[in-house]
Amino acid sequence: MMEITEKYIKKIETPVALKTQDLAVYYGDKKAFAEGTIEFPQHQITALIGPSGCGKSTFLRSLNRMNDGIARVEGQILYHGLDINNDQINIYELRKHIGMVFQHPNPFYKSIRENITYALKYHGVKDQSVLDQKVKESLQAVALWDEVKDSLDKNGKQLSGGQQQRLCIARAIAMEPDILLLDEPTSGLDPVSTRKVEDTLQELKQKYTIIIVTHNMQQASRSSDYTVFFNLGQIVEFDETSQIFTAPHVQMTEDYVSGNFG
Ligand SMILES: Nc1ncnc2c1ncn2[C@@H]1O[C@H](COP(=O)(O)OP(=O)(O)OP(=O)(O)O)[C@@H](O)[C@H]1O
Repeated sequence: MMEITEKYIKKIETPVALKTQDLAVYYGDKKAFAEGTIEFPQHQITALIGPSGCGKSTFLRSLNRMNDGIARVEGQILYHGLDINNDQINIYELRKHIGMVFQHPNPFYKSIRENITYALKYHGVKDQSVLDQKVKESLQAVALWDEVKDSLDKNGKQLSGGQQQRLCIARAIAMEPDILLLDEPTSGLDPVSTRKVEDTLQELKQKYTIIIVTHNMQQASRSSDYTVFFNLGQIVEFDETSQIFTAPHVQMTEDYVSGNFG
């Protein structure tokens, strides 16, 4: 792996929701991500950007142990001071705190209502009025309630792509995670649905810390507070989004965000 010599990692002043310390990820012998030390600010949206194959998804998936059994993850992932990259951690519990939404909407082949209640029931919530309230709150939080409130028994797969993705976000937040990880959540959506998901994220950051992988530079610049630029499996720069897109410290970042890369 080529060493990148010029890097800039801003030290943040705000409370930290999650920190990685010397995180490295290997697929077999191949190092896909190296020595990432970074602090994610609480109740902010952080965008992960960089060229294809630079390790964004690998890094993101490590944060809630989605790489278990696929890759070897070294280093620490500190969540409230606890290293969650550790065999003793119950990953099902962990994922209640750090939820994930994937690139392609993947609602369960179940009703809209059951998409929201499935994990809650699994974790022991039985009271129907509590479940009903959760369905309503979660769908309201992603601005989907008004569109589906009269068809909660319809199969989630019958919704439009944009609605399905908002249902998946609602499903993730029904568990009230602290942190929401999103891997290119709008890449398959039209501009109107994309905007709705982005608006949803702006609302959600009041309560959640959001980390989002995106290829869409406009999306990163208009919806995130902080941006991490990755290249060649390393973190090159981390700063406030406004800084990254107007006056980054590292030339490689400047070249990438201005489209003069490669
Ligand atoms: N399951 C896997 N097994 C082996 N190698 C993998 C696996 N997943 C990813 N890689 C490799 O790790 C490197 C980083 O991939 P990753 O998907 O994290 O990049 P990315 O920045 O998210 O790319 P993209 O923007 O195209 O989604 C690439 O070289 C990729 O081929």
